Amino acid sequence: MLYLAEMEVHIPESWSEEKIADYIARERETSQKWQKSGKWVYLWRVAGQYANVSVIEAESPEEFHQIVSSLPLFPYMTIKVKSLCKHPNAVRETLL
Ligand SMILES: O=C(O)C[C@H]1C=CC(=O)O1
Repeated sequence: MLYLAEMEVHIPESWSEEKIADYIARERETSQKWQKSGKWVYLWRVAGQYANVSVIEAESPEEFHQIVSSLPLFPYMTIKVKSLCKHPNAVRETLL
C-alpha cells in the first residue's frame, strides 16, 4: 500500500542548538535508511516550511506507523496521512 504523508515539524523553543543538531542528524540517518530500503519512495521539502511531503510504501498501516514512528522527531511532528490507490484513468500500469 502507498501512503501520502504530510509531516510538519515543531521543534520545542526550549531546545539548545546542540540538541536540535543531534536530532536532525539522527533524523537524516533514519529517513535515509528507509529511503535506501525502498520503503520511503519520495521525500520532498515543502517550500518555506519545516515540513515535508512523503510517499511511503508499506505492507500495512502497522508497518507505516513503524516507519514514521522510528523517526527521532516523530513526537514533535503533526502528520496527515492518506492512503493511495491507482486512479482508474491513470495511463501507467505501475503506481510509482
Ligand atoms: O526534515 C523533515 O522534514 C523531517 C524529517 C522527515 C524526514 C527527514 O529526513 O526529516
